[in-house]
Amino acid sequence: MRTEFTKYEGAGNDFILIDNRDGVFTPEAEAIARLCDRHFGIGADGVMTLARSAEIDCSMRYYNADGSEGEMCGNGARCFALFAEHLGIGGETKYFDAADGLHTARIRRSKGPAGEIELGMTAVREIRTGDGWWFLNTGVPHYVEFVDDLAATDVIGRGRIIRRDTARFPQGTNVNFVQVTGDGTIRVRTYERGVENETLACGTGATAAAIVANFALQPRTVRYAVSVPGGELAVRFSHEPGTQTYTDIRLTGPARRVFGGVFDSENF
Ligand SMILES: N[C@H](CCC[C@H](N)C(=O)O)C(=O)O
Repeated sequence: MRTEFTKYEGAGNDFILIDNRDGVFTPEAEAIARLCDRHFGIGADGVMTLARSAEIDCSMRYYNADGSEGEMCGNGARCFALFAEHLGIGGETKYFDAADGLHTARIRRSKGPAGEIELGMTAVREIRTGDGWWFLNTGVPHYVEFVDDLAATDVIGRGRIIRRDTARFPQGTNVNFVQVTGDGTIRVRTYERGVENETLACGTGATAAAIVANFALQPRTVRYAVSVPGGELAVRFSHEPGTQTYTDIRLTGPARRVFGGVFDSENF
């Protein structure tokens, strides 16, 4: 069977998008992993499928590069919203669900293949704290640690160990290292669970990092400019000081269609 795909990237976090409104594509873990392989496949950090939904615009499912399903992907969901826009689905604001619940995404700008997308994230209600680290779920689990020199941090070496520390983090975790560069400005590098590598950007990770920067260091700051290796993201939220509750969380950043093609399922 031949399946059409479109490749998108959001701040260098890259994805294979499949329009599955006809329900023909079956996402099997092994095939996903091979499609994402950068030498033997198309190459991507993950795969997203777009399916029909009875009540809202459409439905998103996200699979990591190793074939495992992730509940949510911030950059992926921004790419997904632009993909829906390119398919002519929904209005200026898209309503869709992911495995972590309902989302809205506003197309702030869209011209040709590229756009800027503002994504609504699920609320955060709990932040765990340990010795020099914080842990929260922004759709998927995230560990956050502050460092003085992000460029010199061994993101892959340290990330790989923390990611597998199931004594502390039973479902595993994405691992973010954060350098604070000012009030409301941070730099973030992320080791991603399911990709098992550092990626150029992670939207749920940038969101987790901004929330922890507020929680631990800058209680009055609710807007963050987040610099990641693949570009610039923005995070804002509402927060009642003294609580662990963060609502109206918005992640804004670029998304872009890169190319499209067709693959043969017998090959994957
Ligand atoms: N890159 C994604 C995160 C994918 C989540 C995945 N790594 C997992 O924990 O299953 C993002 O932009 O938020």
